Amino acid sequence: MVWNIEQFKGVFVAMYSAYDEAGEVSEKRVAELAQYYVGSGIKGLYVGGSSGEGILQTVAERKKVLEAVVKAVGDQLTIIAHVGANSTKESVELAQHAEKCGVAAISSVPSIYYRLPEESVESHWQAMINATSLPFIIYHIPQTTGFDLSPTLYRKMVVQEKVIGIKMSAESVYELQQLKANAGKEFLVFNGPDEQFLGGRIMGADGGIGGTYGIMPELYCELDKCFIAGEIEKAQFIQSNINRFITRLLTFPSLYGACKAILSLRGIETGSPRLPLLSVKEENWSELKALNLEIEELIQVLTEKSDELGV
Ligand SMILES: CC(=O)N[C@@H]([C@@H](O)[C@H](O)[C@H](O)CO)[C@@H](O)CC(=O)C(=O)O
Repeated sequence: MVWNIEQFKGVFVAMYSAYDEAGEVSEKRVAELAQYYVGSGIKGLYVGGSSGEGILQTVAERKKVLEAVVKAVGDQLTIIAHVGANSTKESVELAQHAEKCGVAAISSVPSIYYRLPEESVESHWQAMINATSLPFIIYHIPQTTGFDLSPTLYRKMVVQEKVIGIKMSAESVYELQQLKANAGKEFLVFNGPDEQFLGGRIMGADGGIGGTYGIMPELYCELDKCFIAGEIEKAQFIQSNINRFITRLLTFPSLYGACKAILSLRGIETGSPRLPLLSVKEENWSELKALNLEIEELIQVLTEKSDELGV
C-alpha cells in the first residue's frame, strides 16, 4: 500500500470536543468548531485524543463526534481519528468505525490504568492495525499513560507498512530525533508538546499535533512557515510568545476549560469540558479576556503586518 504521506505533514489541531449546555455531545457545535479551522492554514485535525476528551466519552459519543467532524470538513482537512480506548474490543470497534467514516489514519495510546507489560500493548495496537486497511500512528505520551515505549516494541511497530508515524508527546527533542533516526526518513514524527514545536521541527519532526493550536492555529502555521523558510529568529519570537500564552493557560483549573472559554469569547461555543476536568471559574474570565486579546493581537500582527515585529 502506498500512502499519501504529504497529507500528514504540517500542523494538526488536537481538536476539543463540543457539548451542549446539558453536557451532551453536540454534533452541531462539533461541526461549527471543525469549520472554524478551515482556512486557518492547518493541515488537519486529530479527533478524540487528549484534548478531545475521547477517554472520558462513551464509544457511541466518540463515534458521534468523529462523524460530525468528517461530515463538516472531511473533504477539506486531513482527519486522524484517535481510537484508543482501554479495552482492545472498544478500540477495534472505534477503528472500524473510523474507517467507515473515511478518515485518513487512525492512532492510539496504549491501554491505561493497568500497568501493562509490553506484550499487552503490542497486541492492543496490533488488533487495531489488523482491523482496518488504514495507516496507524502510535500515540506516545508516557507522562499520562505511564507506558514507556521500548526500542524493541518501537522497532516491531515501525517495520510494519501500515504504521506510518508516531505522535511524540514526551518532552525530549533528543528522543524525538532518535525516533526519527531509528525509523527512517519516510516515517512521520509529530511533535506533541506545543511549547517545543520549533525545537521538534528542528530535530526532525514533520509537523505537530497539539491542543493549544486550537485557539491559535495561525501562530503555529506561521511558525511552521518561518521554520521552513529558515527564518529562525522570527520562529523563535513566535514560539516564545506562544509559550508565554501557554504558561498563563496552564494556571487555570484545566487547560481545556481555559481554551474552550477562549473559543467562547470568539463566538464558538463548545460547552464545558467533561468532569472531572474543571471549567473556568467566574473570577477567571477577566484574565481570559485579556489573554484572548493578546493572542488575537499577535495573530493579527503576524498575518497582516509582519513588518511591525522588528525581528
Ligand atoms: C499532555 C498533553 O495534553 N499534551 C498536549 C499538548 O498539546 C499540551 O496540551 C500543550 O503542550 C500544553 O502543555 C498534546 O500533546 C496532546 C494532544 O495533542 C492531544 O490532544 O491528543
